[in-house]
Amino acid sequence: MAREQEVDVVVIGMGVGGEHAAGRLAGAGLETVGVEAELVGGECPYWACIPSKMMIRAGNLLAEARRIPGMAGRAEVTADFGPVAARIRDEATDDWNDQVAVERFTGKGGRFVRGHARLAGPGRVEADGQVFTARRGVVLATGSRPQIPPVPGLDAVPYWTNRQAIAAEEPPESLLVLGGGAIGVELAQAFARFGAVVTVVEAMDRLLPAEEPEAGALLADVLRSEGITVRTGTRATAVHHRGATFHLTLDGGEELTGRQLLVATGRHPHLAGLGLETIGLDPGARTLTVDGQMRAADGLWGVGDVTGLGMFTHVAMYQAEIAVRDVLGEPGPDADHRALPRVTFTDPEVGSVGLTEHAAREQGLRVRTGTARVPSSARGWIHKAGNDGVIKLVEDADRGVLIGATSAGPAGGEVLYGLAVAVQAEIPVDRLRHMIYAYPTFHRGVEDALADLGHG
Ligand SMILES: Cc1cc2nc3c(=O)[nH]c(=O)nc-3n(C[C@H](O)[C@H](O)[C@H](O)COP(=O)(O)OP(=O)(O)OC[C@H]3O[C@@H](n4cnc5c(N)ncnc54)[C@H](O)[C@@H]3O)c2cc1C
Ligand SMILES: NC(=O)c1ccc[n+]([C@@H]2O[C@H](COP(=O)([O-])OP(=O)(O)OC[C@H]3O[C@@H](n4cnc5c(N)ncnc54)[C@H](O)[C@@H]3O)[C@@H](O)[C@H]2O)c1
Repeated sequence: MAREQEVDVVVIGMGVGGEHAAGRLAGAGLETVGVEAELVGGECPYWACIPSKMMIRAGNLLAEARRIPGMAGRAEVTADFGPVAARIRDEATDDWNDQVAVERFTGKGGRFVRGHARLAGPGRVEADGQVFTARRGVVLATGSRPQIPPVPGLDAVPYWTNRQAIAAEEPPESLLVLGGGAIGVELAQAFARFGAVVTVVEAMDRLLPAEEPEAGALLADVLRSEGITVRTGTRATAVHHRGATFHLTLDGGEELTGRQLLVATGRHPHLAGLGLETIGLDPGARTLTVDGQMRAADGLWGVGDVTGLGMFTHVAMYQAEIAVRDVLGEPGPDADHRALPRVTFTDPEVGSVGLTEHAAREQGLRVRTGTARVPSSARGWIHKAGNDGVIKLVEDADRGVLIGATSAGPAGGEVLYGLAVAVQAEIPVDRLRHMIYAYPTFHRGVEDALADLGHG
């Protein structure tokens, strides 16, 4: 029987949210144990945000160079994935080694345990053959896992998830992408720009189905113009792997082939095998339900992807900060996810905040929308090649405030910032209309979209 060790806090899962919470708590002088089964830092630095954005940055450079003809002379572009793969190994992931991150945590006074942790009753955690009792409580930050759809044959073929895609040393000759959400479209475009022949298969009727239809339609047009095949409103009914080629059968009977298959059909909170039942919670729950202070139960806080409130690094860090404050007994506002910003880093970037028009109408709100096309703005027209984009605003007509916005276009994720402030602070639309917007910026399109507001 392992000796029980008393500490202040145990953090289970040292990904984005857990590492932030554990580091802050240790730094505040609490006796903090951080347990991580894989790599401290989690998905974001090793297999997700950071390396994927390195691929995208490189792909965007190629795309810009290819836009030179007709705008600035001639350019001969030869794509080479080598520097991207090297950068992912050397700069992003340290060859998937987390020593620096572990030392960052222990340097703050934290105690690190490598292993799989499990709850063993209120405030009790088993990990690596040790048992900890946490005086203040436990922070659960175990992230998410890929959601693999039940397509016949899929479990028997060597498909990629984001992990194998990020670790690729060269682009595949051809790539089938199942799922046209954030992961699917970002990686589809990045690999295609390095020469892969890419097909995206999305079950819903458009790409990025959780976002405004205008954004999905725009993105489909751009991806198609770059040579990517986009198939929406169709499902895979079978998968085979023969002679190093994947064969994907679609519901209409058509068969697609590719040298690699990326499954990017969503992620689910990782709650299995955590011993939630030992503290009276449902072990089969899809998400960890939390209150405004990120409390899931007495002495248990949940942060990050496990909460299902937005699977983004900025959400994990935002929630971790609230949980830390609460663990430390410091008062502070409840979590507020109304103005949650999201950016899909395709080219054009698709930024969005708050509710889509559809989601707002579903809530029974009286909605007005306004849109402006980026190419019609002065800056979009000047920009010319690569100027695809749209700004769309969603107004709660009864309150006269924006409750959602989309900004797709060059720097769409940056243009989003002002819109996120407007949604978060509920700045009256009337005041937004009377602001000065610098000329000729991309964000000046917001003024055009405000002028267009009024479709009931
Ligand atoms: C390809 C891709 C690209 C992305 N790009 C972006 C982006 O550009 N911007 C953005 O904001 N978000 C992006 N995301 C989402 C982002 O990566 C996640 O939202 C973020 O990593 C969530 O942080 P987390 O701490 O909740 O979980 P994770 O980062 O998943 O960390 C959870 C950790 O818990 C550990 N763990 C699990 N169970 C146990 C256990 N029982 N014991 C011990 N340890 C355990 C895991 O090993 C893991 O390290 C992307 C995701 C993917 C897949
Ligand atoms: N830039 C970013 O911030 C960024 C980038 C990548 C991922 N992420 C995060 O990671 C999460 C997971 O990404 P994701 O792209 O896997 O999920 P997602 O939920 O964004 O998209 C999954 C897509 O797959 C489709 N789909 C589901 N089952 C299917 C099937 N059988 N056949 C065809 N299509 C199917 C869905 O309709 C959906 O459009 C995102 O929701 C996001 O929170 C963020």
